[in-house]
Amino acid sequence: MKKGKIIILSGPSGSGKTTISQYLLSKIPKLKLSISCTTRTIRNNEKNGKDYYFISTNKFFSKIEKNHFLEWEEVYPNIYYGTLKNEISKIWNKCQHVLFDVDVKGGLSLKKKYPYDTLSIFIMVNSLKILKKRLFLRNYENLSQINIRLNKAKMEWEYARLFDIRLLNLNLDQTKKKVIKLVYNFTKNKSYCI
Ligand SMILES: Nc1ncnc2c1ncn2[C@@H]1O[C@H](COP(=O)(O)OP(=O)(O)OP(=O)(O)O)[C@@H](O)[C@H]1O
Ligand SMILES: Nc1nc2c(ncn2[C@@H]2O[C@H](COP(=O)(O)O)[C@@H](O)[C@H]2O)c(=O)[nH]1
Repeated sequence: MKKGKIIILSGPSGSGKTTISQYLLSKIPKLKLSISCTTRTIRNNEKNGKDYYFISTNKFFSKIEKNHFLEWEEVYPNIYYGTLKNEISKIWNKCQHVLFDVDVKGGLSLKKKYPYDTLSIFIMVNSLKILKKRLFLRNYENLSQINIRLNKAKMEWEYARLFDIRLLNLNLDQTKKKVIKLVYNFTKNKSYCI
């Protein structure tokens, strides 16, 4: 199989992974998002097959049984997310690089599976207060769902040191400059496609 590189973005909910992913995808044409499966309900601004493959819990479990996932997690209670094996092969076969936007456990298990040619980036902020404010302003979740995400963030911070890079996302323009430099330098090597 042809092989591009792998960029993993992980970090607490609200840290800015999706915002940063979209920016990177718009700037680096050879970088493609690995579209995950999820059982959560679709949001108004999302498109099935572009942001996620939105599937039922039954279908998700049947994919687990058929061994279709590289990794999967119950990221929030009764809400499942999984990386499809054929996403990565589809992208690599076109000689492109794969971008993963996955939770912290998923990010670490992907890095373990693909230790070489993989850059894992932990997107962080320096207080729960900032995360809370961002999640409120984003207005996708209710208070109890936001609290679940904030509680999980406390645990996720413990894993930040296991990532190749920790990127503090406070000023978005500065973050964009840093992240594009990192990813561009990591993917620019011409011999990536073997
Ligand atoms: N540096 C920043 N300063 C202020 N707001 C930001 C910054 N980065 C992202 N945001 C905003 O914070 C909110 C959360 O960002 P985003 O949805 O990208 O987070 P996420 O890490 O992908 O969350 P989730 O894991 O829940 O999908 C969004 O409304 C986004 O516009
Ligand atoms: N382990 C995995 N985590 C994933 C995958 N796809 C997305 N995610 C993460 O789930 C949360 C939820 O995000 P939201 O879209 O519901 O706000 C976030 O941390 C994503 O990074 C996956 O395939 N595997």
